[in-house]
Amino acid sequence: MPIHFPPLIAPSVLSADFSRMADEVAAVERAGADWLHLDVMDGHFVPNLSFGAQLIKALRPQSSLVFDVHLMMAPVDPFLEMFAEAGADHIHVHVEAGPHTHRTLQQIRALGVKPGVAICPATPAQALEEVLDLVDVILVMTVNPGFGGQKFLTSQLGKIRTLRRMAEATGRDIRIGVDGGVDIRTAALATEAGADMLVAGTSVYGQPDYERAIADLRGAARRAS
Ligand SMILES: O=C(CO)[C@@H](O)[C@H](O)COP(=O)(O)O
Ligand SMILES: [Fe+2]
Repeated sequence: MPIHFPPLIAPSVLSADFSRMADEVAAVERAGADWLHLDVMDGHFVPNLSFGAQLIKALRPQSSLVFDVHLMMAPVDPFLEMFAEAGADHIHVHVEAGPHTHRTLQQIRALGVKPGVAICPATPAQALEEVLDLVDVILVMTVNPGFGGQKFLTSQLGKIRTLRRMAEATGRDIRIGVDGGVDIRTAALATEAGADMLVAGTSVYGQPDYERAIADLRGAARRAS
């Protein structure tokens, strides 16, 4: 399966104004976002707390964007149903969050949600080898998860390339998303390496004009040569 171009842009509401969340979601939808990225942090798997399924459930009727839910939680299995019921279209779980990623991904599919697997900077691409047949999206963390506004780790570009090759070898249509520190410069690097979905928190919600910010990210992305 070839890489999709241009990459999808998924603004992360972690950088939105939490006091006006429904308006912030509507604003990126009007501005041309493809997906909406929702970061759930448990204060255990990552050293920060964000929000849970209740917020996602409240936002669901307000938006027709694809809800791309990134669960930074361990354990995560007891909560999958809750996020599916809240309206997640995709659920990403971390390969580092427990020993049974295979079962977790099967459970997500059985709930009628698209499964994604997220991978931290310290974890090699090969850790995903045995679960690639179960996922629709791979989420490559280009920062250590837990916070928005961090610097993109260019050390992860080789992993994006390796995962693109591994994904293509399956013959399945697997998106490769990049999450953390994506801006106009790093969007180009990530896309050249094989990403076709870009999560963008600060580089959308931190800008005065969301439409311009999303168009600029899309424009900055370059096709792999
Ligand atoms: O999952 C995470 C952080 O753990 C991300 O989704 C961030 O929300 C991205 O924020 P920026 O790095 O784009 O500001
Ligand atoms: Fe995320």
